[in-house]
Amino acid sequence: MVLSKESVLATLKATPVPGGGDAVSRGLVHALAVESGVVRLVLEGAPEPELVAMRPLIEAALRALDGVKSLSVVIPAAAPKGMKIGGHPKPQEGPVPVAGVRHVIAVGSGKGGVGKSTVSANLAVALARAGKRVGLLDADLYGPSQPRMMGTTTKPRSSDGDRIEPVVAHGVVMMSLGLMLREDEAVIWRGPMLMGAMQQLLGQVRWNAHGDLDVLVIDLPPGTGDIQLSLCQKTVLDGAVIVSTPQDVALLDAKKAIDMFSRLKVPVLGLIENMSTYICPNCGHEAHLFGHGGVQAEAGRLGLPFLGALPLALEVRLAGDAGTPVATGEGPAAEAYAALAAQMIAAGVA
Ligand SMILES: Nc1ncnc2c1ncn2[C@@H]1O[C@H](COP(=O)(O)OP(=O)(O)OP(=O)(O)O)[C@@H](O)[C@H]1O
Repeated sequence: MVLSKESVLATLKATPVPGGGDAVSRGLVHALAVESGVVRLVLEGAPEPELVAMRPLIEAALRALDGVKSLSVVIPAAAPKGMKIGGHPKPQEGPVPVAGVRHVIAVGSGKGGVGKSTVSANLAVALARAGKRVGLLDADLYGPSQPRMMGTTTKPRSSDGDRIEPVVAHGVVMMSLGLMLREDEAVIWRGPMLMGAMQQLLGQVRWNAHGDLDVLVIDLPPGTGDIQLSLCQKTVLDGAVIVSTPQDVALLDAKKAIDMFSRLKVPVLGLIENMSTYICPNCGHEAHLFGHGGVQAEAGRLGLPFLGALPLALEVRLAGDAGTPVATGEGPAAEAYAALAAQMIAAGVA
């Protein structure tokens, strides 16, 4: 039989699943796509343990079909039972502290892709390695990348439908909207919904579930939008660190982010130069692909602390993709993060 949607559905119908019947007749198969030997589907509509139990049976039956080159059977993550994330924000007077957290640091950037999420994850891990109790909030609601960087897909739970239990990865207590969404699910929210979600992620997550936190690192989205505004106006922050590459265009945008934080009366704790020096792993030659020293010079001009330069290194990218931040290991990049963490601790903000 030629591989097609019909042949996949026929196979699924002939595959009995836990809980009785088959997945198609029970209406559990969604978003089925069959294209050039690639079969994708989403299993949804039964209790999660049942879906998890039936997935291997379904995978085995489909793999046995002629022409199947790759297969993806996704069980979507869900918000904790009885809880909806991303409603309109509740009225709140002035900025409030995050319960059970001593210091809150936002990590921002003007431009996307400069390594803000990488820096947030590694800084959190380095602070934890330095003995601090650390939380990491992925506030990049449109493009949450911390589940991948921190290597977790554990779903946050709620025992009472009100408080959300964070997850723990590499010794860091963390929370990301990405843990509650399907991997390919887009967040299509307007400003108020984003603000409501931020309020929930800060106020409803039990950040001190494993003891009070010394510091909560918040990975912001790039730019100067609703999420940043909402965070700065509603939460007591110790300050923000700005990540930039040495490139002029990134620096220009970084200055806008700095301007936003100053106008919102959030202290800028300093600037970090990411993707600084590149050392060729083969010959040891040092190159500066995005320029060098630009961020330090800019920090000097603005009268802000320069917190350090982080190397551009393949291991940083590979470690991020593998879900084990480079700061968990040894070597120059891990050392650079340890130095950054030590500096933040010495400055009394972590
Ligand atoms: N110092 C580095 N060396 C090598 N690769 C890096 C470095 N920093 C970041 N990267 C890689 O660059 C890419 C972008 O990094 P990251 O996602 O952290 O940026 P971002 O500023 O958070 O992006 P976004 O705007 O999407 O939120 C990732 O693939 C990451 O692994």
